[in-house]
Amino acid sequence: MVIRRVVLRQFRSYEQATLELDSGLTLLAGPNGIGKTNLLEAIHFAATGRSPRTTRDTDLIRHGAPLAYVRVEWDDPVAGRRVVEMALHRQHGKALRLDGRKRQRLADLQGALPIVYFAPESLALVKAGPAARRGFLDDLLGQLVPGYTQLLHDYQRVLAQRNQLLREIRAGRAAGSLLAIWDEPLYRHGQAIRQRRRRLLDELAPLAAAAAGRVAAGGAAGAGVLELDYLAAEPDGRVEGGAVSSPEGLAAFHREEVARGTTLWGPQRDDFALFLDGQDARAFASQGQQRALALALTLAQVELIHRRLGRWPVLLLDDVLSELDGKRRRYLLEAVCDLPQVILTATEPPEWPEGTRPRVIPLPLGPEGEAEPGWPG
Ligand SMILES: Nc1ncnc2c1ncn2[C@@H]1O[C@H](COP(=O)(O)OP(=O)(O)OP(=O)(O)O)[C@@H](O)[C@H]1O
Repeated sequence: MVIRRVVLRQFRSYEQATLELDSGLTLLAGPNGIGKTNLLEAIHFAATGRSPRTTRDTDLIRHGAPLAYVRVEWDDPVAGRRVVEMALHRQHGKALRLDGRKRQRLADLQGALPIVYFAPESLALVKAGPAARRGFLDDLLGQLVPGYTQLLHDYQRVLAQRNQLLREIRAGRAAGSLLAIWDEPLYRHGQAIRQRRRRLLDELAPLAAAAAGRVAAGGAAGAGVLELDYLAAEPDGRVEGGAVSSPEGLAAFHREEVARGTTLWGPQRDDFALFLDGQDARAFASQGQQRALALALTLAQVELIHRRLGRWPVLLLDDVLSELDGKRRRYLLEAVCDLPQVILTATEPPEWPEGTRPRVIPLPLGPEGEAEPGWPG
């Protein structure tokens, strides 16, 4: 995949701007606060329907404007030139057009423009809490597996309603017997999510182990033999062990769930462990090793997307070069410089790998006055 053009209207700090891109390495360079991250965020938003850094979509709309608009045009090696357009209205939410056709569901974006986004927060993936690692799996599954985003959405709806009911039962406003109604969909959707996450992790593990080996061999010391293990949390605090193996099995925990007002079973409590030479890297690896593993997971993600979708994702590296020491920085650039497209941000150009011909785009971008086609109105 090669993104050719990004058009912004009222997105974050941009009133209007057009970014023209080429294949290969592109650096968006400029001082802090100039809008480098905003550009990668816009690409992420158009490709996935979400921002990588906020869950509140309206943050993306330029202050004082009623709506934001992003258009990304890219070349797909099979389908040719494609276009995604996202409009985001303060009151009416998001609207999507793909190749000029209005789409009702964001899930229609699945697999269209695969991206991998790597930012300083991604480097903390190993030492961060379980939510970050669940998010890593869910984001990847959302791009790879048709229907996964919808499945997650359905599960979250069931979970929210079940939690609401638990609190009503606790307050004496609902009968405890109603709970069983939610156990079946909770269990069914929850198991489906776990199964997909597990399968993904099984496929990712050898790629991540190989990448970790390369990161180590590339001079970014600290990697050993890497294993990934999905951890399904059980309500009694155990991991695995099958305390709950059917929807009926949830009944044993109803009393405690009512007392605590929250659901104690399910993939919203899961995690995955990274074992480095048999030791849990979440707890035992040095910070340098943890960052090397996060890098390995990202490189594995790029390969997995290629393997599953048959196309290389666009790699977005937001401000990570300054976070890495010289050896890791060199390794990362060498590892990714042959991808069809890598877009980086930094305040200063790095030392580029030999033989590459990166393009540096200085920011701020010049304003661009092209009239928009009549959408979103
Ligand atoms: N909704 C918004 N409306 C207007 N301006 C915004 C909005 N959201 C963010 N900004 C502005 O965007 C700028 C930040 O842009 P961005 O995060 O892309 O900078 P950056 O070049 O990546 O900086 P750094 O190098 O420090 O990471 C800030 O000046 C901020 O005030």
